[in-house]
Amino acid sequence: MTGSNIGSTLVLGGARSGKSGFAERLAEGSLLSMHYVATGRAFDEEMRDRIAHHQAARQGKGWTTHEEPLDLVGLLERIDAEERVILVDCLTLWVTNLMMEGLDMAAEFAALAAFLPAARARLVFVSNEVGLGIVPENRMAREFRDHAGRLHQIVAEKSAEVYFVAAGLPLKMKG
Ligand SMILES: Nc1nc2c(ncn2[C@@H]2O[C@H](COP(=O)(O)OP(=O)(O)OP(=O)(O)O)[C@@H](O)[C@H]2O)c(=O)[nH]1
Repeated sequence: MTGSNIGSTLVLGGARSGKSGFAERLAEGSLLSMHYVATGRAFDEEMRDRIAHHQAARQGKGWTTHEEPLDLVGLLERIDAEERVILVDCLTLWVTNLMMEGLDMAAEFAALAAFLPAARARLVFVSNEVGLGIVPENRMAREFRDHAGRLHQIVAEKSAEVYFVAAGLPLKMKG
């Protein structure tokens, strides 16, 4: 087995599955200093409202928020520290942002894979499981689904725990 950071957790689930809330509770239960990394970008009013709602829900609980749509690995390297839990919400939005900018997906995924075993913080990654439906007609959607699936395999392999959340219920798949 390759290096596996004992502190990493991957939380997969569909839209509104309760995956973010579950991941936040995992982080809050760790009693470590909590850092929230948002990869999402507010490109319309509805998304701004969602983000404001999430920010309000974290208010007063001791979270430090970082917003980084592209250089996720660079940010993780900068904020990595032993006494921290870092929640990344979410990997699929990161994949979307990388694709939109035409960046090298394989290189970005390799950089994340290289970072994980050496990380000192406890890491919790949230991501959308987007591969369960029918094959999308649109080529870009198919590429997105494939990139997300590849990234999930990489992160799951390097993580100590993996959960799948549906209807608010976590199913432990690894660890
Ligand atoms: N930019 C930014 N985005 C945030 C912040 N807080 C949360 N988000 C984004 O909000 C997204 C999650 O929002 P939702 O669409 O409501 O969640 P969901 O994934 O459909 O639902 P669940 O499965 O229940 O988590 C995450 O992917 C984050 O990137 C923040 O402070 N700043």
